[in-house]
Amino acid sequence: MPTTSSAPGKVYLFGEHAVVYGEPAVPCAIERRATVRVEERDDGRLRVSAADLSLDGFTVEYGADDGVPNVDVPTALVEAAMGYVDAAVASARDAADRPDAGFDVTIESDIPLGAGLGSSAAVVVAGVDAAARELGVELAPETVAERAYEVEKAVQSGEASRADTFCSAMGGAVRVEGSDCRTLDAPDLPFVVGYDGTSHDTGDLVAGVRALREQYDFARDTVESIGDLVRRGEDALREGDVEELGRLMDVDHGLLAALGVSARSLDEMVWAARDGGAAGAKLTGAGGGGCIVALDRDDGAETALSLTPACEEAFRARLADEGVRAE
Ligand SMILES: Nc1ncnc2c1ncn2[C@@H]1O[C@H](COP(=O)(O)OP(=O)(O)OP(=O)(O)O)[C@@H](O)[C@H]1O
Ligand SMILES: C[C@@](O)(CCO)CC(=O)[O-]
Ligand SMILES: [Mg+2]
Repeated sequence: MPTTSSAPGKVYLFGEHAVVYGEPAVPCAIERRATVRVEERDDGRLRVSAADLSLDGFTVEYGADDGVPNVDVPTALVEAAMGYVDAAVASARDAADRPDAGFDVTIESDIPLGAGLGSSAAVVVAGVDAAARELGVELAPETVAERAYEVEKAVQSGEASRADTFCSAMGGAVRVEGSDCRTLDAPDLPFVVGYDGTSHDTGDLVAGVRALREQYDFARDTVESIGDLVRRGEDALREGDVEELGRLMDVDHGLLAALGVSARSLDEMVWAARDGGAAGAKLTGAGGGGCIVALDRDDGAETALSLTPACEEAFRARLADEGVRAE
């Protein structure tokens, strides 16, 4: 019998990148989910079928004996796409003490890939949960979050925060500062997302910020300033002060741009959203291309984004109360 789990993507109200260096961040889960179906197979092989919005659906099959993917798409693309899934499956085997378990894995996701909405975290969280349950082990969402964090850290060359994975596992708005992870009471904020249709590699962007931080004191200061801004933002969130949240999002976008992780398309979408009346707008996630998030109370920003050439798709994103769940 196959086992299926799903987990949500996220937008960052604020704090991405700085959270990697121990500053606080507040990501919010959104109602776009990745669904992973897992069925144990008795030959020890791993077969992955991934249907995705920006990669054509593909299937990869390989076993411990050869390790060679058998597919028709370029190897680099497959390797990039498979890293997170492979490591998620390995984590579930470890949780169940079944190092040789083989699986058929099928992934369906309505989270654009590599676009700042946490597709990697959602796939890993749902994958660890489903594969562990398929092997008879129920993991608490906090445990799934911690295992998924270890996976993201390994795949992103040793650099990741717990923010994306904790948010995806727990749902709702969360606050992450180092290993201190909490869920927050938050109103359903009027998020609108603008997506430029491109993708990024989170590991590369994180490495770029690290290099800048090592070279320039101003980059260290910028990371600390993002932390200060997040602490101010927490007060505004508690008070439901959308105007103040928006102002702080605008500043956060400027600080992220100073760290080199914005892009022309992201800046254009941010300005379109502001011109359309958003309370504030910023890139979300790793940056470099992908998505922006704005606070839009009256649909003006969504309309402005949909009329902006840099924006391929604009959509509302409701807060997802539920994190990882069995389907
Ligand atoms: N539907 C999917 N099927 C298979 N793998 C996926 C899928 N969605 C995401 N992934 C994995 O996640 C990777 C993208 O992760 P990455 O961290 O670069 O971007 P993101 O998580 O979407 O954005 P961010 O980390 O900025 O929020 C893909 O290369 C792939 O390995
Ligand atoms: C850029 C980053 O802060 C968020 C990516 O969604 C990386 C991380 O926290 O692991
Ligand atoms: Mg990611």
